[in-house]
Amino acid sequence: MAPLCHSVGPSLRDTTSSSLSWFFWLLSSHPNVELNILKELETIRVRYGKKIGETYSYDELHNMHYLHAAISEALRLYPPVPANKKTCLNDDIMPDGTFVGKGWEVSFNLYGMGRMENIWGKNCFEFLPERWFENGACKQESPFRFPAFQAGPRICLGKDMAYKQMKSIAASVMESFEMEVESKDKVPEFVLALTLRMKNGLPVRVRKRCVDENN
Ligand code: HEM
Repeated sequence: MAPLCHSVGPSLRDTTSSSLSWFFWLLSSHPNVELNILKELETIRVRYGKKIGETYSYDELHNMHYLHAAISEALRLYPPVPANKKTCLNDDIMPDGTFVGKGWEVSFNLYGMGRMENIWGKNCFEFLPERWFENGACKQESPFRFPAFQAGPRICLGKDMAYKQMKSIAASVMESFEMEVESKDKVPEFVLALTLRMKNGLPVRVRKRCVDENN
């Protein structure tokens, strides 16, 4: 079912890979965020007695709150599905009182919503994973404010799996390698498609990370 839905709409491979490209590009100019993620990974390894390179379990991934917040923040600024539209089945009234007639199309711009001051505050353009924190954990944002996975009855069924996949890949890559992004100060060009992909991908130089083998 998942590949079917995402092949009619955005493809599965494109959504998760595009999210990770933007995530790694954002990290390249935010070394403090990278450091916080590495510290969190070290804490998890110590807590669960894991070595670098071992696969993280579901629970271990679940407890990576800062990494979850950093990925959510990348999805807010660069949603893999940047715009979407729906057709109204019957006459209806939107929550703000706006009438929509049967057969009308309603489109919404997720890219714009992720950068609106009245939703995200004055620092809406900043990459700030901390905005997702509440009482020391990454909060569940309303999907109507953060619709990267859509909202309502047709919300993405693979949301949880997508987070687990992205966290698992990001954690394994980050703890083993240092990534040097070639043009970290320039916003990569987009490809205008169903998914928000970078034109020509993200060129990086990869170096093995020097770590204390006991961690
Ligand atoms: C970052 C990764 C992903 C993003 C941003 C994403 C986003 C979305 C969006 C926006 C929709 C609604 C499309 C529409 O009807 O207009 C959707 C639907 C769906 N997604 Fe994802 N998706 C992701 C990954 C995944 C994964 C990994 C799976 C499965 C393993 C999955 C399974 C599905 C399914 C089954 C639907 C259809 C739900 C329905 O119509 O009832 N998605 N996704």
